[in-house]
Amino acid sequence: MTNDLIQGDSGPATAALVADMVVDVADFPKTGVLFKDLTPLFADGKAFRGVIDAIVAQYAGEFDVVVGVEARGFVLAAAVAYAAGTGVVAVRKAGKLPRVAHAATYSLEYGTATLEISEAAFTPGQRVLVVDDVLATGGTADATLDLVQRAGGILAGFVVLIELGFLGGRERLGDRPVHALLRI
Ligand SMILES: O=P(O)(O)OC[C@H]1O[C@H](OP(=O)(O)OP(=O)(O)O)[C@H](O)[C@@H]1O
Ligand SMILES: Nc1ncnc2[nH]cnc12
Repeated sequence: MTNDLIQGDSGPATAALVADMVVDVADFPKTGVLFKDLTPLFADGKAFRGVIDAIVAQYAGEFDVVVGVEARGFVLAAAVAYAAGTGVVAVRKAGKLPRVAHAATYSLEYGTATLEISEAAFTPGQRVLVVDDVLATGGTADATLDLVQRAGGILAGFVVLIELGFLGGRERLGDRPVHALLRI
């Protein structure tokens, strides 16, 4: 694929890095879903460092804590937080956190779920960068950004490796900022 056909908010080289490492899996986890499998990118040291460095560079100095969305978002959020020297907060699927402050039920491309955030998530005034692997319908992101706001966090940005633009996630998030390394 030539670089000028690959678009993303961190430039064509970063978009190409993601595009080269993602594997499409048909009919997973349900018939009709084209699943974007990013585990090969996670498993490749150079590519993984490349996407983490691109995220940190984009938001340098603009966040105090990173939120990761269970489960794939955890992999990215922890690495971004470590590279930036911040802490990391886990937004978890229902029933996993011992001290739940807020919960949000939502639908995603292939199901429904409930996400929860802890009482201990943020200190007052903290600027929060939310990280996930894929933005599809935006149900997960909408619920997560809502939880961040309800827990008192100030949204610094929402970043994903891949945005599936044809599913309308960005529109669903309204004026909340979305940064996608690769847009499909
Ligand atoms: O935009 P949406 O339609 O809401 O879909 C995007 C979400 O779907 C996936 O998570 P999933 O719930 O499959 O969890 P996992 O990371 O545990 O596999 C992905 O990691 C995003 O969080
Ligand atoms: N098509 C897809 N591929 C990977 N993760 C997803 N989450 C929601 N839709 C997805």
